[in-house]
Amino acid sequence: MPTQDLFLIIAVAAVVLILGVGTAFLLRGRKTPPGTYTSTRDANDQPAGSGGTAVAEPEAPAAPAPAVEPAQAPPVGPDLGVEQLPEAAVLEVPAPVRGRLARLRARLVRSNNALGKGLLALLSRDTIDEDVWDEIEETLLLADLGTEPTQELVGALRERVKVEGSRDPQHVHDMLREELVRLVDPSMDRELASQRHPDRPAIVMVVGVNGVGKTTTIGKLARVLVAQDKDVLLGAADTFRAAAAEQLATWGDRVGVPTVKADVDGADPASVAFEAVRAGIEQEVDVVMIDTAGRLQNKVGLMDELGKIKRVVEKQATVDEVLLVLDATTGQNGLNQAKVFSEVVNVTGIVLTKLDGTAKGGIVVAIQRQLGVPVKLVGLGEGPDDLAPFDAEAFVDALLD
Ligand SMILES: Nc1nc2c(ncn2[C@@H]2O[C@H](COP(=O)(O)OP(=O)(O)OP(=O)(O)O)[C@@H](O)[C@H]2O)c(=O)[nH]1
Repeated sequence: MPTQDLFLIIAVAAVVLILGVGTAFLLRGRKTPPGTYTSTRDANDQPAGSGGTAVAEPEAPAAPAPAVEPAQAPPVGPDLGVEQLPEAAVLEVPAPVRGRLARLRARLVRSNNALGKGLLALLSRDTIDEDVWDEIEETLLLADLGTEPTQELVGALRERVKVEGSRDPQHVHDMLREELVRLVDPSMDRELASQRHPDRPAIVMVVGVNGVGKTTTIGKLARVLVAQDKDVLLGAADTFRAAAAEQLATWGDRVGVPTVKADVDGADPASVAFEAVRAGIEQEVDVVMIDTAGRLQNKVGLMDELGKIKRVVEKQATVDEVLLVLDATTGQNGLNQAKVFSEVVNVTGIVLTKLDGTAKGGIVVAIQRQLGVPVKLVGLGEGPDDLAPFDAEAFVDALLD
């Protein structure tokens, strides 16, 4: 073969190689942009966003998303509208979900130090007389554990101290840990129902009174689901507070998740929820999450409206998960809310927010007992990734640290 031909072949091969490597690089990252698919899943597939003007598509990133450290992410406040976001924002990469509670345990330790340390100190006294048992009981009640679980725990500890003694600090620690874990109940199913069905997305509805952190929780949860490589769509059925839809869309934009919202203020929340589920089915996403307006549990009309939202959604798809968001700092008041909401919409999981700001970690046990519904997620701060799947053992370990 002439030398010229040989050079030509080598040059062509080099160009092909460079192009191949470059393409592979560009295709790395998330499996697909959310709401869009590289190939159609069925014959009726529509491109994302073609289902109606109400779907606010997230702004496309200007360049492939670099790994943005979540710690550098600007915090989203409740009044930060989408207009204030920089144009063509780059998508953020949410923090991994595994081990989040362990990562955030310092927050729990800080706020619930008195509970764990106090109990350990009391149980390690040389003599544990009636006064000490009274103090132990008081500590538990102050942490919002509730009367019945407190009696149960004190009863079990009394029995064990009588039989096993309380001289060895490690033994006291292990004994208390065992009894607390039993109360928090590791056997409850805390899995979030976010698995897509063969023909439709999983539907998650989020409910609760005003200001408990519903919108923030949906924003954080969208990040959790994106981190698990799920395609998510948000429905802004909180049409009561004008800024709520923008707040939700902003959370979505940050991780490339689209939001369905009303074009007009005060629209019917049930129809927004319906449209969101319709868009979710059309776009074949994995999960649709519906935000609802905060409402007091004693406002009958508003509670009826919540029931209606769920019924309307269920004309297209059953609601897989109804998450009741409770603010841990409101203590026993949360129990009343939980009861009424449960009667109206059959709550399937609790999200306990603001646990970073209260010493009343015992509310976890009280709520689960009252409702028979597990705490599935806990909010431990205002940061975008400060939401953790709840884990009974990790929680108790954090209390006793
Ligand atoms: N410290 C702390 N603050 C939180 C947490 N979760 C939410 N918040 C804050 O609680 C405030 C209210 O949050 P929102 O998400 O607007 O509450 P909402 O329930 O949607 O409010 P309405 O729509 O008015 O009912 C915001 O300032 C959040 O940053 C948490 O886990 N810890």
